[in-house]
Amino acid sequence: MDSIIFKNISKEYGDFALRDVSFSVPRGSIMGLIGENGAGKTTAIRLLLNMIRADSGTIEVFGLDHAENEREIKEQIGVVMEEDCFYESLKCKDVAAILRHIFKTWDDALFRSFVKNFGLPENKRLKEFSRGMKMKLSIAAALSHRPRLLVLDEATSGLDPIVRSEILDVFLDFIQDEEHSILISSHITSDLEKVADYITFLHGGRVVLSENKDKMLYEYGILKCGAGDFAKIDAADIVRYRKSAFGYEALTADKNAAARKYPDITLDSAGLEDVMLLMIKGETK
Ligand SMILES: Nc1ncnc2c1ncn2[C@@H]1O[C@H](COP(=O)(O)OP(=O)(O)OP(=O)(O)O)[C@@H](O)[C@H]1O
Repeated sequence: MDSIIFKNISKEYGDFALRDVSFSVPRGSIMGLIGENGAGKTTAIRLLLNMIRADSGTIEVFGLDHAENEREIKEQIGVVMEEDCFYESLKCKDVAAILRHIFKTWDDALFRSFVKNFGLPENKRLKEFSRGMKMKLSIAAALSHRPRLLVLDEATSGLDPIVRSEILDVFLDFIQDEEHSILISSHITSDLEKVADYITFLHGGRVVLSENKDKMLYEYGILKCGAGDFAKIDAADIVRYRKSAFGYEALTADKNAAARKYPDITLDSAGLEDVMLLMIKGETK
């Protein structure tokens, strides 16, 4: 069963539109949402959270229409947005005191254990917290009402590698029981390579790819060659290509077939960032 299903969602904002966006997040998995600045990731998350209304299409969360069942669904979602969401004058215990009244399932002991494990200062006010501390607090707060789904918009941006790795471990723990799921937008593709099970790639408001991450990384490859060899590659074998001062880079969606067909051309594995770059900047042959 899927935790989230976007079906043909469209939303127009004057000069920008999210068009016909469809993807789903299977239960027990982490879906990474990637795309360039302005691709529509935050818009998709706001639509999911019913902060804005779609022009057309449907969104289901836990099998329910997200707008008709908003209250019931929101009890079961933990949300972390990029912007700060708590008053600067609060301390950790004040955040708990507020959220205890909002969420029926709030778990004080769990919150305290996150505060302790994340090393958050209990006597400082939020205005004295570093960015990493604030993000950890937001994540602790989002998890302490025991949600089934965690939705994060750029939650690890601007954090150092140590803090990011601690947070990624918490995410992996969260989905361990196969009941919980995560939708996370991020520009840090290396983080998603580590933890995501699926990737949805938005470009200019459309879904370019929505795939199992391992399958994608296993199947996509980059052929690297000069003009002579590039001319010999069939257009059908190339998703997109780029020409640089060093030659051609051509993205193929079937690395193994390309290795057999073009044994003399250098073929590298493609990371998420390579796929994104070539899809956005590349041309079709
Ligand atoms: N309330 C709004 N009114 C008009 N346009 C908007 C509004 N909110 C977002 N947009 C536009 O929608 C587009 C997509 O923005 P969005 O924030 O969803 O992108 P994003 O993929 O999250 O980008 P980033 O990686 O920079 O955070 C942008 O062109 C933005 O200007």
